[in-house]
Amino acid sequence: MRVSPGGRPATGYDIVLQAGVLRETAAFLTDRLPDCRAAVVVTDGNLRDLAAPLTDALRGVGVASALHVVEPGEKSKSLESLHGIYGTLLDLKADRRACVIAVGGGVVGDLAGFAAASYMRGVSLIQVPTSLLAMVDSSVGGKTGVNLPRGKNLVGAFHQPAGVLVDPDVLRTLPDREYHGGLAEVVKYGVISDAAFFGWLEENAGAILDRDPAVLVPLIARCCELKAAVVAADEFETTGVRATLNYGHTFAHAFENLAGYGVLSHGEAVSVGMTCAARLAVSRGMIPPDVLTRQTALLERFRLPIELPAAVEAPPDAVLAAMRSDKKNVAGALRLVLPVRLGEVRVFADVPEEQVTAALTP
Ligand SMILES: NC(=O)c1ccc[n+]([C@@H]2O[C@H](COP(=O)([O-])OP(=O)(O)OC[C@H]3O[C@@H](n4cnc5c(N)ncnc54)[C@H](O)[C@@H]3O)[C@@H](O)[C@H]2O)c1
Ligand SMILES: O=C(O)C(=O)C[C@@H](O)[C@H](O)[C@H](O)COP(=O)(O)O
Ligand SMILES: [Zn+2]
Repeated sequence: MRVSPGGRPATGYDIVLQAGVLRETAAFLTDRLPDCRAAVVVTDGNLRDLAAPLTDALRGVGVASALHVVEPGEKSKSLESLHGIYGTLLDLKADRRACVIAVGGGVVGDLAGFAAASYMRGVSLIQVPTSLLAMVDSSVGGKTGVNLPRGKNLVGAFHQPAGVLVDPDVLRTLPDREYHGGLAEVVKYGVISDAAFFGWLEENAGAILDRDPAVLVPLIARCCELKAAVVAADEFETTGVRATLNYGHTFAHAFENLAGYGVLSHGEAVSVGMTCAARLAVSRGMIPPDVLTRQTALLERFRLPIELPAAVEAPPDAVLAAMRSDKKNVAGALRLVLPVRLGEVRVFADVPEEQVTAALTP
């Protein structure tokens, strides 16, 4: 599958979705980046054994390499972790032809991606996603970055990878909670752009929960196709098309920040955020209640929360304050992505803040 950001085939890249492709990473690098002589493999502590053999394989094809391991979890998406990666790149004497290879979930992908975007003003990046969320969403499309204490993803860059290698076999070891979190972004694609896919998810929910490869591979492929189409239409989120991928996220990022990074997974926060967004759309008469009911039923089937856990303190004023630092906002006014029917969302800039806070609870 090919991604052509901004509709420019010349700067496009492949998503290779194939069992075992993780072991082909070094060969992929030499094929796509023949001038590269140094590569840093970034991963987290849970994935060290999966990522480590890659450094030997790279040396085997004449590429100097180092393994850089960060602590697992959202707290690693920080400026401090970024400095660590720069240090490893410098120790390796990496020049501008170097490559950063992200082997991990969305945290590693976003962090390593931003290191690649910024080191020496930009070196190559290969994404090797290992969580479901990273396979269906974060590894594709070039959004990279880190969190600040005051908000999610507030520092970053658009930096497209040279390729994305998706090996569905590695999902065998992904913990259930993380697998379910990835399904939140999967449900998102159905609601924002593909009602038929949403229906397919409903019909195949049992097999999806069982991680049956017969459904998992087409599921990942469809999500990547849908994301690639959005990125082709609006690479830099300027026309409103790419903002559709942010459905539920204005709420979700506020929840993640208020709970403390890592308390809620991103997928869990997106699940609660999409519930608030759909509830808001119902309250404004934009969609029939049935859309909210179906979305809620599917999220619950996928073992996802539709309300914040009681332990998370998120008073309405604090949620609004956190939502005000969302990057979609213009001149201080919230811009929210809301459904207008199952399979279509639009961006709204005219939602009164009282309606937003009312949607936080059923
Ligand atoms: N750039 C984008 O477009 C984009 C899109 C969506 C989400 N994100 C970001 O992605 C992050 C969330 O990503 P995530 O849910 O993958 O979280 P994550 O990267 O923290 O991974 C979740 C956990 O699963 C473990 N793990 C990953 N793959 C594994 C495997 N195969 N086997 C065993 N354990 C494995 C990790 O070690 C980690 O503990 C958030 O920071 C979010 O903001 C970015
Ligand atoms: O790729 C995009 O565009 C997305 O919005 C995908 C989201 O799932 C993802 O969580 C993204 O990181 C959010 O971006 P942000 O611009 O709101 O930080
Ligand atoms: Zn997301």
